[in-house]
Amino acid sequence: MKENIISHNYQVSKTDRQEKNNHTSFLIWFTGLSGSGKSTIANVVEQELYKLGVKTYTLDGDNIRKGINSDLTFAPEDRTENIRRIAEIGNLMVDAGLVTLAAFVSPYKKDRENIKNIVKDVNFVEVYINTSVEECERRDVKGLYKKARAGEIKNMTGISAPYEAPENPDIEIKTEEKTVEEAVHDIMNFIKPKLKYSDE
Ligand SMILES: Nc1ncnc2c1ncn2[C@@H]1O[C@H](COP(=O)(O)OS(=O)(=O)O)[C@@H](OP(=O)(O)O)[C@H]1O
Ligand SMILES: Nc1ncnc2c1ncn2[C@@H]1O[C@H](COP(=O)(O)OP(=O)(O)O)[C@@H](O)[C@H]1O
Repeated sequence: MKENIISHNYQVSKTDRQEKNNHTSFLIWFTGLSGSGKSTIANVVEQELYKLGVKTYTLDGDNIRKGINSDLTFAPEDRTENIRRIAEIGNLMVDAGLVTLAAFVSPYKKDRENIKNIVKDVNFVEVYINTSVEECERRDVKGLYKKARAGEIKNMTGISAPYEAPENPDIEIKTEEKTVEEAVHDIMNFIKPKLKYSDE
């Protein structure tokens, strides 16, 4: 029962960890269609952060949907639970002092709003990887669009399930107009000032 869970007061705080790392910690959330470029861009952003000496970790389908969330499908209520658990994990990682990257389709606005409630607005950077479904289908990196068109996959985002685009993302990247390098440059420009730790 939740009311019987009483918090212990740990002496090493998030602030202590940030001070030791000499950078702040926050969650960079990439949302967009399958094949839009979330993983490709997140991967290079993480490399750039690594070069700066920033402690990072990336959450994506490989380490989440194959592991802790392997019980979840792509039905709307399971996607909601998928995103909720990832936000909770992201919150722990931010508390641990890491700049955490998360790359998930996360198609529902209310689920993305809930991430902000879990990690708090100030710790959350929303990056909308805006690629048209036509382009994602043309890329069809994993052959999923072909399967969805053939009726072999139900609930395919962009084809038979909705994608609710963010209205006010912190950063929007149109990958049909920008290279990966340009996208990473824009994202780094936004997050670099946020990394500065100050104990004032
Ligand atoms: N029905 C359906 N719709 C969308 N995506 C599908 C589907 N079935 C499997 N996949 C593959 O699973 C990846 C999306 O998982 P996510 O956890 O990011 O989805 S969600 O946020 O819960 O909507 C997604 O990975 P990415 O291509 O990296 O986005 C797909 O490869
Ligand atoms: N400007 C771009 N930004 C990101 N990816 C791009 C771009 N142009 C082409 N691509 C290609 O699109 C594909 C995106 O796949 P991926 O990163 O796996 O998408 P997601 O993680 O959103 O499913 C990759 O093959 C990548 O090389």
